[in-house]
Amino acid sequence: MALSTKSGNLVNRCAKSSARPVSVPIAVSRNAVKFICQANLLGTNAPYESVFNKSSRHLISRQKITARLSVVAKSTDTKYDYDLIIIGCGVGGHGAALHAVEQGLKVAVIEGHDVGGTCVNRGCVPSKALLAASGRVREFKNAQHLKSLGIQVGSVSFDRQGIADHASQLVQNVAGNLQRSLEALGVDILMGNGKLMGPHTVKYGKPGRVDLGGEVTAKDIIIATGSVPFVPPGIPIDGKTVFTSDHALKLEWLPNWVAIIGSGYIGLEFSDVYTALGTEVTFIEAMDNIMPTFDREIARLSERLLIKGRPIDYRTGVIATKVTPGVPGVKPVVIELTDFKTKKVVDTMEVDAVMVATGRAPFTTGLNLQAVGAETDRRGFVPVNEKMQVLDTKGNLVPHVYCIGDANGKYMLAHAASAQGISAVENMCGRPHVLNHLSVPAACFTHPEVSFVGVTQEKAEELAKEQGFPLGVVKTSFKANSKALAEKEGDGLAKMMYRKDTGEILGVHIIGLHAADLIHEASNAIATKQTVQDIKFNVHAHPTLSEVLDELFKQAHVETPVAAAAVASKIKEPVAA
Ligand SMILES: Cc1cc2nc3c(=O)[nH]c(=O)nc-3n(C[C@H](O)[C@H](O)[C@H](O)COP(=O)(O)OP(=O)(O)OC[C@H]3O[C@@H](n4cnc5c(N)ncnc54)[C@H](O)[C@@H]3O)c2cc1C
Ligand SMILES: NC(=O)c1ccc[n+]([C@@H]2O[C@H](COP(=O)([O-])OP(=O)(O)OC[C@H]3O[C@@H](n4cnc5c(N)ncnc54)[C@H](O)[C@@H]3O)[C@@H](O)[C@H]2O)c1
Repeated sequence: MALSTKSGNLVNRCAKSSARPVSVPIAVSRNAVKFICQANLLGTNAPYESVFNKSSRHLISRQKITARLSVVAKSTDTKYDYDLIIIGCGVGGHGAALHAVEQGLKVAVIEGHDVGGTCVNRGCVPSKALLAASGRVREFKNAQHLKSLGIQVGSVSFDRQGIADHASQLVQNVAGNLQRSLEALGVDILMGNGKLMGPHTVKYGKPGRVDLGGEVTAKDIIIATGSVPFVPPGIPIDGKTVFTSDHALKLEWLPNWVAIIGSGYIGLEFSDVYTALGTEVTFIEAMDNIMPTFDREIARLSERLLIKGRPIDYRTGVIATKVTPGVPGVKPVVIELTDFKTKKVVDTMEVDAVMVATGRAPFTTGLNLQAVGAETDRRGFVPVNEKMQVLDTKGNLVPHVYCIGDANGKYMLAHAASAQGISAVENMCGRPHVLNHLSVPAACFTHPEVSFVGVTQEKAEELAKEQGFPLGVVKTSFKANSKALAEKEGDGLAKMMYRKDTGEILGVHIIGLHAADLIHEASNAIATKQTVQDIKFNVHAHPTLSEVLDELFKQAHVETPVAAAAVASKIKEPVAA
């Protein structure tokens, strides 16, 4: 059953009145709708079942559920054990499972390692905990900034293990919540590695012994097996002096000097953590610029705000071709550097530790894609079309098999994985859906944060040239924002690229305080196809950082008579109302 606006309100009411989190609504009669509410606020852990009148929204009854919550929905097709099996229970698999249950599907997830996958256990969640704690240390140590606010603090110290514990406890909490949210909805969690046996059949069991495990069938299958760190050849990972984010997140020690290979998201976020806690950083980047995937102007400003003024330097245009691990505090790690273009060895470096942050590789080992006539592409990703349907070796659709998240390589972000999961479920339910990846925001949680949605200025200029449309570029500074100035955080910039003929928003980039939160007004505008003519009429509370975007939208001007008419009608609207 789809979650209507009315039942959406009921969800909130159910959550407020008794317990949370709340299950999807289940229609029990024409006028009544039932919710299952976990972990009630009165202190017991027993779930409650609350029935509300659909139109009056009054609570009709509430009773404690003593039996284990059984499967909420029955498989609609008796030929199969489930409507949907999801292989891999990271955020992608989890998002797909929640949406599938909401559609009334009977769902099982098969998880080979840990529920929550990379994001919860070895990615977004622990890294943001480290960034939160180390960010505070940076702030308290910044005597000049504090003094400008009239504050003085004594010496600032931190407990490395305490910060590491904060991250690991957060992981446990979030992973536990994620697992319980599935159980409460009646999703079966089958532990083991999944192996495709055909378009409707999956075997699961211990790695290497999957064939001896269980077998389940479903009408549809989603592959959501995620990714693992990519380590270039010649770099042996010892987990102590040469490591990836998997090890670094445990914060087992703080080297005096770390070389980070790769200046992408992981490299930048860890440089923020390390330098706040007193470690010096050298980036080794293959491309000619650091942060090569960022909008150039934003990358230049990021360099000023996130690199210069911190104990960070960098080598660009070089790759680490050979790394020899060391012994902490005894023997340094030796890195051989090779020019990326000429392939000639140009230098060697000795550092205390090396962190490898050179991207992630899809994890599809043991999936047995051949069973559905498919195979991974050159880089190991599972090929899919825009509806997340898997394509076979000839480029034809494999009916009933989908792949979402890092494993398909379309956009390696947590929220992209779960949005793709929702999209795949919509498609299998017969409602064609295509996720607009250009509306998916991204953020780097450094201090200050960097965020963006859509294309870079370089790409927008290319598109404008190719397609012959006039391009508008507008910018606003955090320096003109009262809230940012009150915080003494005036460093930052927002910029937007848009079509001057239609008002279509092509890309928005922000660097500055809370940039990761601010980007959503722009990403939602792109997703809902709001133009600059529409969005400039939105009202923003004063004084807030959101006014940085308000200013940005108000600066944009469209050029055509059609657009001018649209603006005029917008202005008339409130008068008529
Ligand atoms: C350090 C770090 C920080 C990050 N920070 C952010 C961030 O701030 N924001 C953001 O959006 N993204 C972030 N990411 C990226 C984000 O973690 C991934 O994009 C996201 O986890 C992808 O989700 P997924 O569901 O596709 O895969 P995963 O989360 O990798 O989950 C896949 C799951 O499938 C399981 N699996 C694999 N093969 C099988 C099999 N055959 N059978 C059964 N189970 C299997 C795995 O055990 C795993 O649990 C970060 C990543 C890292 C490494
Ligand atoms: N805040 C977030 O959303 C967040 C945080 C961390 C990770 N992630 C996700 O995790 C994924 C992996 O992050 P990442 O930072 O490892 O990858 P990335 O793709 O963001 O950056 C990798 C960098 O390494 C460089 N590189 C690659 N091979 C190299 C080599 N041999 N020598 C030197 N440099 C080399 C690349 O040019 C690039 O700049 C990303 O796709 C990202 O989407 C997201």
